[in-house]
Amino acid sequence: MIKALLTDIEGTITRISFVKDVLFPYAAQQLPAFVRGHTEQPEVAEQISAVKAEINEPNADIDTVISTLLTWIEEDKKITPLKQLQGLIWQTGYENGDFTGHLYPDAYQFLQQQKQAGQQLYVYSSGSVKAQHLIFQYSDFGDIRSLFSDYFDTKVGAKQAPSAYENIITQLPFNPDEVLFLSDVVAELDAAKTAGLKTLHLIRDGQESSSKHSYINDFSQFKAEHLA
Ligand SMILES: CSCCC(=O)C(=O)COP(=O)(O)O
Ligand SMILES: [Mg+2]
Repeated sequence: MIKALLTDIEGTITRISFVKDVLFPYAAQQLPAFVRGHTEQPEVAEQISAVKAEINEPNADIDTVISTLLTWIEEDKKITPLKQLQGLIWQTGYENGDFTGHLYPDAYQFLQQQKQAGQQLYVYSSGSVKAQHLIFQYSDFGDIRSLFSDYFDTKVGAKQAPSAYENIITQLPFNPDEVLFLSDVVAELDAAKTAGLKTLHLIRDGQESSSKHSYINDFSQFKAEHLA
């Protein structure tokens, strides 16, 4: 019996184009000045060191760090220092009202209903925990952070690694088979299933027509049997 839902963000409850066409270009545009202007800020300095470690160039200059980060954005790399910096940069965009956090209306309604029905809701995204807080604080439906009990990012591991889901489960008061993981990415669902979680594939916007996991096209198709 499912007692908690663990949801991905992009492609599951948020339109992919919001991330790819709004958030990523904003981060790419702001990143050079942001990194140069905040090298002394501990949170930023930590990520700059992590970039240097990732590329095995401890003495890399700031230009190399910035061009590496911009390449990672272009390639949609889910590398922790990039994701942490993006979260810091998006804060300004949300605060200035440059954009609001997109949520599919069916996803918002579903999350509200499940919360009211007693499910605990958790988030696991490649976006940093800070970026997750922001998308929900400044969502199209207002500040909905109170829906969620906790948030996880790539600090627990990559989303395609079973160990990441095992790490999350150690932090929750549930057995793996009491948690339903929602995602649009098969490799993530496979990893969660290997770790013992139940899975549900979101196949939105006509992307595919079948799945080896249980699947729905949007949350209006969610049924009680998915919680069994
Ligand atoms: C938290 S909104 C930004 C999402 C993001 O940066 C990203 O890479 C999306 O990854 P997800 O794991 O939510 O598909
Ligand atoms: Mg996704």
